Amino acid sequence: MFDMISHPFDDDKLKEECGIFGVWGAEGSAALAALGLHALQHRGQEAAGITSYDGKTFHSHRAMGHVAGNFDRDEVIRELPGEAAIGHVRYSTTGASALRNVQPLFAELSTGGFAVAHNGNISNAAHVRRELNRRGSIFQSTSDTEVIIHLVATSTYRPLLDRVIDALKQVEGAYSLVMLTNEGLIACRDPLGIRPLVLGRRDDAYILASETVALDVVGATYLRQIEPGEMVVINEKGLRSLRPFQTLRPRPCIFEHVYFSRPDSLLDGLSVYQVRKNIGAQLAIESPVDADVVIPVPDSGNPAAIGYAQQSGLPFELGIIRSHYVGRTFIQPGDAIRNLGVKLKHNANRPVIQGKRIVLIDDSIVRGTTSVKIVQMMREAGAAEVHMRVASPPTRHSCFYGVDTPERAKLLAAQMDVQRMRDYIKVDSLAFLSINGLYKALGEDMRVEETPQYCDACFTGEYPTRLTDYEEAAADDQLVLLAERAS
Ligand SMILES: O=P(O)(O)OC[C@H]1O[C@H](OP(=O)(O)OP(=O)(O)O)[C@H](O)[C@@H]1O
Ligand SMILES: NC(=O)CC[C@H](N)C(=O)O
Ligand code: SF4
Ligand SMILES: [Mg+2]
Repeated sequence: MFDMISHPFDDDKLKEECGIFGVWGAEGSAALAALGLHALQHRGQEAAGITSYDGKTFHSHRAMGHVAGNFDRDEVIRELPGEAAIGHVRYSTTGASALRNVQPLFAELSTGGFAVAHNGNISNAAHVRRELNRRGSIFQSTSDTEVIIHLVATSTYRPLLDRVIDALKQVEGAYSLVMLTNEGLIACRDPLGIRPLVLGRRDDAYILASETVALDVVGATYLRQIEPGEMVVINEKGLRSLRPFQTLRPRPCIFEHVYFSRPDSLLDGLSVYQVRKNIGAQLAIESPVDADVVIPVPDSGNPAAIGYAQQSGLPFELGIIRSHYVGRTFIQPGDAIRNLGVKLKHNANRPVIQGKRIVLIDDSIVRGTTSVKIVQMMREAGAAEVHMRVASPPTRHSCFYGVDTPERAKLLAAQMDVQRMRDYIKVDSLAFLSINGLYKALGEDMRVEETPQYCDACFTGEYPTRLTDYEEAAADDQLVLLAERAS
């Protein structure tokens, strides 16, 4: 059966985003890409792919599943020769989780081979696709990313770089991209820089990656981030930086700091780990509790809990142990499996909990599945009181920029106020970090209301770009509703 073009809003799975990696000028580029992608595995666990270029021919291997298991065999790496490669780990946001949507996507264009790996989500992809279809484009996938290839293919400009720029000027939303072509490795961040992308150096090679942790793993030195709206072209002549888009005030995703990025990465020059500790400290200032012990909900709650404990002076204990053999619960499809997943994943460390008044720290509450289970587990382990402190503001809105949040109706904080959430999760008290507290933890004085420094739409509902597909779908629904009422 063919998969439908899905939209983040239609989907009840909450997935994360993607990781991208690029290398130019290194022997064994595919092996480096495999290592880099392995370090980015937390960003996408549905599928992985690598495309290499040996100066004449492009070679691709794409598969469903993890990097290890697909790219840990010599015979696979041997079939990806060349000194240049790009790679991708995927959580789908538009288009089903199926092999034909696995990236890098590749096409033979009039200019030569063109491979692209994308982190983000194009918020007018369906609109652009309809237009391209009308003009005769034949799509091979249902992924939003493919519109970029068709826009490059059908551009009226001749030079490849101009075609790419022309294509990107027609898309809206979030895109960090690495593109492998016969003219070099092209990388780019959307004008708002919603998704991250960093540049590194390893001997004579240039490396691009979603996060600095991938540079560490391949032994590269971090040079700098690719700036919002910047495009770099890397080839035998070296690295050239271009600013092809209208300059806008950057709006990087604030949730990268809260949850997505690995704590050992640097984001915009800031240590993710340190920011998460600052968040915890800020939370302790805003919402102190009279309790005996601070317990993180591992893994993502750990740094914030350390910050909370240090600020409050309460002891920090590992009261919940996380199995290393279960992936992120976000990704499990279907509520029944997801519920089981939470149980499999966490277990109470009873001696630390029994008879204690505990403060649980988690980074976020999305559906509430994790919190409900964990609190029940803490009570069963004999906790005297269970207080919960959340290291982000309530998640009330869906993301359209590369994070596959569930429809709004499934976001706990979209349905209930904090008081009702407290009763639902069955905690003695519940508090969330304030939005200004989050900005403070990032080193800002406060959120600048007229021109916010970050994208924080999942907390505030203020989306920094147009959402053409969403608006058109909503208008269609409205028409159907009106027609139904009229009939
Ligand atoms: O309210 P929910 O819908 O349950 O989602 C929120 C939970 O999901 C995430 O953790 P996850 O288990 O995905 O990954 P982690 O191990 O990296 O913390 C997040 O850190 C919360 O713990
Ligand atoms: N999460 C992402 O960044 C996904 C990239 C792209 N939108 C896809 O669905 O493949
Ligand atoms: S809506 Fe939230 S998760 Fe999505 S890009 Fe903005 S801050 Fe990040
Ligand atoms: Mg978690």
